Amino acid sequence: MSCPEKSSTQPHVVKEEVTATGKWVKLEKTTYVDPSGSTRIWESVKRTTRPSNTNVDGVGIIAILKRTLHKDCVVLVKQFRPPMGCYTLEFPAGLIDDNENAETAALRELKEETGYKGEVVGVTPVTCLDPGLSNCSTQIVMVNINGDDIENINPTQQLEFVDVILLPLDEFQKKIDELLKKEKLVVDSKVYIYAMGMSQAFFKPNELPVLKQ
Ligand SMILES: Nc1nc(=O)[nH]c2c1ncn2[C@H]1C[C@H](O)[C@@H](COP(=O)(O)OP(=O)(O)O)O1
Repeated sequence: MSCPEKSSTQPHVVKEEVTATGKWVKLEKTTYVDPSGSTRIWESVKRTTRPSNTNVDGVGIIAILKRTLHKDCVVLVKQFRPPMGCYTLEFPAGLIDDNENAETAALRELKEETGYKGEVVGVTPVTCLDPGLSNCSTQIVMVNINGDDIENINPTQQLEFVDVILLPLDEFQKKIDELLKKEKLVVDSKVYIYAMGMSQAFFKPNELPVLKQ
């Protein structure tokens, strides 16, 4: 079989022209050179809020609530999202403020949105969210919450219109599916993919022939 010759052009952006700007987002016409060497145009959405010295907009927070005599639970938020026109089920999240890093932003946002005080146990690299549409990016911060801590027994959130939902980690996907059947909700893809990963981790080992016997 013959192998088509690979192009040697390194794709790159030539220029970015802002065609519309709002308070929070802007629309840009991005001129770029594709891998075949052709110059093309792409319509891109960007946030106006990104500080100039960074390549990340916000954080998503995978927070696990750990309490004595309870199953570990994932902390989710349910809120009305205007671009979707409906309620969504998401990890707590938010924009990183000036002079914050991902860890401090995550603990602040978690406290604001859910009332819980957490402890950071891991941070992802910068990850993209919808790269065919936007340069919008996030770092996912893993947080443990000590639910036995006095500060976390009756958490008080600061956001009126955000519902906190706790779902057990060992039945995460099943519980989300039940919620989606019961309510008109759209689940964030990061949440559902995490749930599928958890199902694989919890149930796949039991499907191995050697453990089935
Ligand atoms: N795209 C947006 N349009 C708006 O009209 N307002 C927006 C946009 N993105 C953020 N915001 C506002 C809403 C909040 O008042 C602040 C902070 O949002 P934050 O809590 O950090 O992030 P989300 O949880 O994702 O809303 O910005």
